[in-house]
Amino acid sequence: METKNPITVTAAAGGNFENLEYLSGFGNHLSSEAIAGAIPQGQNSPLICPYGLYAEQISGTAFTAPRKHNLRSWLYRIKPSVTHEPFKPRVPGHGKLVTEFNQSNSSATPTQLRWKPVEIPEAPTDFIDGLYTVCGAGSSYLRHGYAIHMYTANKSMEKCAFCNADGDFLIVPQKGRLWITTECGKLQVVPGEIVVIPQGFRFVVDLPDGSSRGYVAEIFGTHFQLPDLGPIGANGLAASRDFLAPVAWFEQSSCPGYTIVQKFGGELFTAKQDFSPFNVVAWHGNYVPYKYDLSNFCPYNTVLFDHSDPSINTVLTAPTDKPGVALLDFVVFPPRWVVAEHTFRPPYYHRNCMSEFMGLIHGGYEAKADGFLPGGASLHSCMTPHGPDTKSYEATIALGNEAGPQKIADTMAFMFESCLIPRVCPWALECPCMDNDYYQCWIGLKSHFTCEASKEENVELLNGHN
Ligand SMILES: O=C(O)Cc1cc(O)ccc1O
Ligand SMILES: [Fe+2]
Repeated sequence: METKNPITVTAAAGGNFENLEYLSGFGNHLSSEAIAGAIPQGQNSPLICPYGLYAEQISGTAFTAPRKHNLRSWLYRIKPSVTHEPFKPRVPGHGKLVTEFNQSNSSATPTQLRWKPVEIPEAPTDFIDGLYTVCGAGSSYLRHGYAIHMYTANKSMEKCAFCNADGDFLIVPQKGRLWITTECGKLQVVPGEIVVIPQGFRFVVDLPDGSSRGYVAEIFGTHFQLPDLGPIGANGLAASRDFLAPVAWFEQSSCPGYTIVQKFGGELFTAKQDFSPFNVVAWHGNYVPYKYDLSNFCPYNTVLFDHSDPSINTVLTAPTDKPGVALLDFVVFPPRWVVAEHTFRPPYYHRNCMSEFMGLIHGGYEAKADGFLPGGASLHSCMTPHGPDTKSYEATIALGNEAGPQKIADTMAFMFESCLIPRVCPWALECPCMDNDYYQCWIGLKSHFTCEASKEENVELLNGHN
């Protein structure tokens, strides 16, 4: 084929992860060229693209989705993604990934669950093999639901790329950096940052630090958006400009036997091709991977009395069709000042129609003096009671009503909160890291009931009930 400005490039600048550049802005229509002039002007799909590239669209929403929700990008690549041998089931399979939760693969439990951090394996394990589903609800096939996974891994993916056809991954590394190569370019993600890889993008995870652990929320049938700020105003919480997308990066190497590992309905399939999938010379659009540094989160909270509901700390939300009801909220509990007067400052005791999965990136969590460790997790499902452990409760009461401003430092906990009730996978329930004594942390809560002023009235009242 005749090309305009033919050029031979083996690798564009930025082949490593030092000094990466990013494009800023959540949901923006972005564009990036590793070679100037590689994006066609005036149209998306000319008969012949600049440099003889193929134009390929990736759609994250139905073509017909309303404009304000519509997500798609155009990738200009050396060879189109379709240039591969047929998909085959991966052998050996994976076995610990679930995207359709039912009685055959997961259990219902209203019990408060907590896990200690899972050890990093000794056997060589990459990001794909290190991933396992803890719990979830709904179905990737029906495009409604979510899965919560965790990973423990120690080695970079080799000569293979991962592609998740089921949903978007929101990855929260807890230990070890992630060097992620995507079709849109490279992202370095360190613990304390998060990264979203939308459904369908091919990506490779390198682990420069070896030992790595983290959490993944996968959502089916929708995408993350920034929460509305309502009366907070035009600023606060996560700022659009702090979401960073990669700049175009490509390699033009011949790679015989390169494998695409496609997750489809929770099962893994492989397809061979003889080139790197990271052959996108330029791209434009609003459907892109992005990262966010949680230390940029600008928390709001009570400044006089009472404890604010955790929704005040929403970083990203994946909506359902019901206004205000999330398929999955990603909420953080960052370092902050607490100043409330005559108030029980830690999270209140509660039961929630939403289900709450929590993780801890570093430090401690204000409601759990003991036992909730960085890299660990907890699950309090729909209407399962929970709240501060005995030690946290007693320490709070000991501070008294006159407690001054306190800074909660060295902490970064988070919550995945969903309106769908998760079923829990068997390996998570049987895991040696399961904290079987979790319930004990509340058993010591004593009755402090005193009723001197109205003792007689109350005795009468109680007698009346007998
Ligand atoms: O259960 C938890 O620890 C999460 C949580 C935090 C908070 O500040 C208020 C409510 C809530 O569910
Ligand atoms: Fe809670």
